[in-house]
Formats: sequence, C-alpha cells, structure tokens
Amino acid sequence: MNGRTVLEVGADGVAIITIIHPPVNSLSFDVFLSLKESFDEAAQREDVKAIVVTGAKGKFSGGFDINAFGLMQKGIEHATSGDFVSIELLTETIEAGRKPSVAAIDGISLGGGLELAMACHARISTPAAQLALPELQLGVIPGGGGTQRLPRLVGLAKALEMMLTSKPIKGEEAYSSGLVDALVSPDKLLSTARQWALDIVDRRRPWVSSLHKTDKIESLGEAREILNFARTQAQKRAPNLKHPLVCIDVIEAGIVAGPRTGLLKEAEAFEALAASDTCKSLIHIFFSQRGTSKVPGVTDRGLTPRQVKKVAILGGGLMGSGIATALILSNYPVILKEVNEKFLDAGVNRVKANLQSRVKKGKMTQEKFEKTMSLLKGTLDYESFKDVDMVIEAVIENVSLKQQIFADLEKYCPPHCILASNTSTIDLNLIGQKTKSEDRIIGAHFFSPAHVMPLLEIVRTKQTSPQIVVDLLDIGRKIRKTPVVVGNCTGFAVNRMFFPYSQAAIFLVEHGADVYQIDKAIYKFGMPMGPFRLIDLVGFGVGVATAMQFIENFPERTYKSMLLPLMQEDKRAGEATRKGFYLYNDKRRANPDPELKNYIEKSRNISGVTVDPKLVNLSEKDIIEMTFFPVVNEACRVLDEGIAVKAADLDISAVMGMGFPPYRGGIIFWADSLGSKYIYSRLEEWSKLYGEFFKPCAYLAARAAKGIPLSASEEQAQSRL
Ligand SMILES: C[C@H](O)CC(=O)SCCNC(=O)CCNC(=O)[C@H](O)C(C)(C)COP(=O)(O)OP(=O)(O)OC[C@H]1O[C@@H](n2cnc3c(N)ncnc32)[C@H](O)[C@@H]1OP(=O)(O)O
Repeated sequence: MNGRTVLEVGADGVAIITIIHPPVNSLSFDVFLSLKESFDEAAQREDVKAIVVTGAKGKFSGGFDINAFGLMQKGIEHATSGDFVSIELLTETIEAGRKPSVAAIDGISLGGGLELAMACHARISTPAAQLALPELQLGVIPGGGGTQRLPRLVGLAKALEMMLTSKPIKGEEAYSSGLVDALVSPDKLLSTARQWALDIVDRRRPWVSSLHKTDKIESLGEAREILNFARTQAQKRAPNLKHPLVCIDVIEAGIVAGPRTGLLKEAEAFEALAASDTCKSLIHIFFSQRGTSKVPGVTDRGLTPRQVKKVAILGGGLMGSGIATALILSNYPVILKEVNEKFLDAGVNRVKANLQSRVKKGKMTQEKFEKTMSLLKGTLDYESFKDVDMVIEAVIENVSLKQQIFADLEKYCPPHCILASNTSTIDLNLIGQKTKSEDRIIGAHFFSPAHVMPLLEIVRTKQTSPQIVVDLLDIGRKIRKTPVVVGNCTGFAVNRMFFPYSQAAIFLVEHGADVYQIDKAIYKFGMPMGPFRLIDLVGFGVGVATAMQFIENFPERTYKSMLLPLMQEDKRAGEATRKGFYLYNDKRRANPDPELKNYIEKSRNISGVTVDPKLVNLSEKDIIEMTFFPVVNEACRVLDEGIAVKAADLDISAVMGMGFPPYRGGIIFWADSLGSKYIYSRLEEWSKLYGEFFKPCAYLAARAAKGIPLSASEEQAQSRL
C-alpha cells in the first residue's frame, strides 16, 4: 500500500484521522481512498462526535503525491478526477459531512494538503508551519478546490499572490490572513484541535464551510480588476506559460458563476493540465533536482558528512565575496584572505553590500545583519588557516597562481581540510599538480552572484575521495544550493554546455544573422536574456579567457572569431564599460548600437567569412535550433565521457546554471522531446555546410541511428539494441 490513514477515537468522542505516508505524507491514491474510508467510518460511528485530521511525525501533508502525475500521464490512474477527490471526498464527504472536522497543521500543509485542510470546518496551526498552494510550480493548478476556497478564506489578492508565486506562508501569516483559526505550539496542537472540534459540535464555535464564505470575496467589479491585473502580471512574468492564466480563469468562473461551477471547472482544467508538456517538464525538474544529491559510488557508501566549523576563502573579488556571503548567511564562520589591505577592504565591503541589500529589501533585520557580518574575519596571511575545515580558492583564472596557492594551502591547512577551487574551467589535476593532496582537492564551482544563484557544481577528479564529495554535498545543502556532482575536465559540465551556446551565436552573426534578432528569439524561447546580452553582462574579459581554454582543449570544434577581441580593443568590454553588443545608460538599460556592424564587418574580414544569405533572415525556430543544438551535442559528449553521471543532472545544470527554462524540462529533456534523429539530421546538415563546429558527436549519432532517447542510460541503450 502506498500510504494510508489511521483512525483513533478518543473517550471525548473525537476521531483523530492521521495521514501516514513518509517522508512528507503526500496524498497518493491509496491515501485518498483511505481518507474517504476513515471519514465515512467516523461519520457512521455513534461514539464519534467530531473529527480531527492530521499528519504523522509533525508533517500535515506535502500535497498530492507527485509520483502519481506520471501514472496519470500514462493513463494508469484517474482517481484524482475532480469527481472523486474534489467533489466526492473533499466537498461532499468532509465539508458537507454531518460531523465537524478540524485540521491540526504542523510542519507542512502544501497543495492538496492545504486543500484538505481548507475543506475542514476549522484549521489550527503551529506558528512555524508552512502553508502553500504551490501547484503552478508543477505546471498544474490546484485541483482539490484550492482555487475556490483560498480566495474565500483570505481574499482574492492574497490568494492570487499565494497561487501565482507558489510561495509558502508561515502559520503566523496564515493566522493573520484568515487561513487558519488559531495558532498553538506543537505540543498543544492535537488537544486544541480536539477541543475546537467539540466546541463546534456544542455551537461554541462557528461551523464554517469555506466554500460558501462570502465575507472576504470582493465585489464582482473589484474582483475583475484584481484578476485582470494578475493576468497582465502573469503574462509579463512568463509569456510562454498558459497555466497561470487558466488558474485565474478558474478563480473568476467561481466568482461569477458560484463555487460549485468553479470546482467543476477547476477539476476539468487540472486534468487537462496534468497531461500537458509543461507539467511533464516541471515534474521531471522536481525529481531531477532531488536526484542530483544521489551519486552512485559516493552517496551509497554509508559515509557521514564531517562537521565543517570554519571555512577560509581566498580572494575577495566578485566570486569570493559572494561565496563568503552564502556561507555566513548559513552561519559558517569565514576567514577571507586577500593579498593587501585595499583588496581585503574591497572584499569585505562587497560582502557587506550583499547583506545590506537584504536589509534594504526587508529580508534581514539590522541586528541579524550585524550578527552575520561578525562571522566574517579578514586576513592577509595564512596564520589563521591552521584550524580551518575547508578552503575555497576564488582567485583569478591563472593556472600557475592556483598551483602556488594549493601548494601553500597544503603547508598551512590541517591534513583533514577540504581544498576546494572555485575555478570555472581549469582542470583540477593541473591545479593540484604541485601537491600530494589530490584526494582532498575538489571543485566548488559557484555561479555569479554566488549568494543568489542556486547551483553548485561539485567537481571530483579520479583521486578525490568520496568522503570529501559527501562533505561538500552536505555544505551545499546547508547553504541551500542544488549540487550537481560532475567529473573533471576543462569547463566541467556547465561551461562545456555554455560555450557552444555563445559560439553558435557568434557564428550566426559573422555569417549574416542579426545580433538583436538572435537575442530576441532566445529570450522568447524562455532564456532570461539572449547570448549577446549575457556576454555583455559577464564581461568580455571572462568571455575571452574562457574561449582561450576551449581553443586550447577542444580546437577541432571551436569556432574561432575575432569579434570579442576587436571590440575589447576599443574598450567595449560589456556592461561594466557601458558598451558591448549594446549601449548601456545610467539605469543599466540596454540599447542596440548601430556602430556594432563595423566590428562585425571587420571580424568577418579577418575570419575570411562571407555573409550567407540563408542565415541573414533566419526564422525564430532556426535561431533556436542553431544555437541550442550545438549545446545538446556538447551535453551528449559530457554524458558520453562520464563527466555527468546522468542526463537529468545536465537538465538541472542547464536550468540552474544557464537559465534554461524549467518548463522545457532542461536541455536533454527538451532535446528528447524533439527526438535524437531530428537533432542529428540538422547538425549533420549544418556540419556539411559550415564545418566541424556543428558535427554531431558519436553518442548523438549512435542514439539517432537506433532512435533512442538521449537521456536513456547506457544500460537502457544497450537493452534496446
Ligand atoms: C490536487 C493538488 O492540488 C495537486 C498537488 O497537491 S500538487 C503537489 C503540491 N505539493 C508540492 O508541490 C510540494 C512539493 N514538495 C516540496 O516542496 C518539498 O519536497 C517539501 C517542502 C515537502 C519537503 O522539502 P525537503 O524537506 O527539502 O525535502 P525534499 O528532499 O524536497 O523531499 C523529501 C522527499 O519527499 C519527496 N516528496 C516531497 N514532496 C512530495 C510530494 N508531494 N509527492 C511525492 N513525493 C514528494 C521528495 O521527492 C523527496 O524524495 P527523495 O527523498 O526520494 O528524494
């Protein structure tokens, strides 16, 4: 059985129904059926006066069992159909039941979990409990009456905010907004809920049916205004997504035609959306994100992460200060080392500024700011490194400098200390060449700004010990990053994929395509910005340095262009210099620059490239394919070489490291939706026309030949032969 509920009746006549489905008490079909049985039994038993529903082990419920979406998509399960869950169970059995029910909420009450609680006649919560309707994050809308009951409990504006952002609110806010009726500490939760239920029976407390509440709902005119504003915002935020608009339509239907009509519309829309590509992609992302910390041969050895009490960071530049911020925010004491007072001050000030911006946004109190800053100590020497448990080197990308630093670290740090480098491209074996500590050298590749970006690329060499990987995975989790463990090579996984992306864009421009048209098409596809706007943001210095690494290591498939160096020569080095592919005003607004064509022309002449009329007016589809298929090709090489353990890790790397739209499921998931054969045939066609840069790799060719998805593991691929 996939989860269940238990029913216990106390001497006071209150039946406690407890959901038991570890780890988060999700609502599987078995749990729904069992809930129905338990509520039916409680309704029938004469010794039961009232009902309390709760979740085992301090967690009310993490919502609908997300595994079940897969079953629904395969047509195996239909039990969520609105008729059963939303109407029969939640509305008719629970809300319209003859005995009052109270939800006792601790830990989490998410999605279907909150919908179950809202169908009860009252909700008692602990202050720290998290309540949310996060369904939109999964490409669906609430399907258990959430679109109808939440606005009636908290008002339209708050309900829309909760649904459209998917963000949880804590018990305290839930209480002040009317979602819960009382707040109590965890030890008093059940007794308070029991008493509340009995009080409803005795008419000492109101018997409220959320679905029929009217006091919080705005007038029709006002409601329409709020809904239309939400529509505009939703379209602006994610123009490619339809389900947020469906959610707003369903809420509106309930307000215009009544909650019963709203429930039916909701159920219908939920079922349709659960079968959509967006939902499939987002659920793939949900599980893939949780799967990144399961590394075969590492996390299955029973190793326990060691405690890291003190961390040292070398380099207080943009990366070093960002990493320091991320660590102190999670209460790690940090030593920041720089080469002189001036650089040290600048580094410490950057950390300060990072935290101050949180204070300004109201995300941090002044007191917490001071406490957090006190965890950071600056230094100019290695004196205080003797008791650090981890060092993260974040200096400039210079091999000999890094080699020297690691040799020094070996001397000054204790033998158990993790020696990590934040390099984004350099082979770790090179960095550790002058040490005998290869087993504790590891890559901790953060993405800028390090205290904001969610990805941490953990790079292990063949010598890195599994214990060190387990330790870093634990730190990653504690500083709230999604770790992806990859193998060692130039560029690792994320930059290996990133590189052909900007290269393809530069190739297209040199052959006649328009910079701004490319950026527009890629933005429309769902990237946060186009490749040229991104190169401007990152800065040409970084772009050129990375290019050199790739030219050196993968010369056969690097498209060589002088465009960036030429622009750099003229002090056009990106946003920092206010000029790059765009011109930037005081407010960082990017404007196209008519002068750009002169540089492109010059660069074309140097490369000996002529404009290809076929590439001048490319369709958006062609721009997307010519830019992203080389990325898919490189991702296939990364998989083939074993740099990434599984395709899903690359999907997460693309989403969190490159900004690839999660609703397309990540780079390989997206590629598989188009088919390996199609991608192969296009790359093959372009490689004949334009050379090696587009040449499909052996992995892609083999899978295309057999019609096998790119994500299939090697064993799966073999078994399909
Ligand atoms: C009809 C309804 O309207 C439709 C719905 O309810 S849709 C579902 C709505 N619910 C959600 O979106 C909640 C999703 N879950 C979460 O946000 C987080 O997992 C959480 C806050 C519950 C717990 O977070 P955290 O403690 O960090 O643990 P996390 O690693 O994420 O999850 C623990 C395990 O529970 C699983 N899990 C979490 N929520 C789940 C769910 N709703 N269904 C199935 N499994 C779930 C995770 O996959 C993970 O499994 P693993 O250990 O095998 O990798």
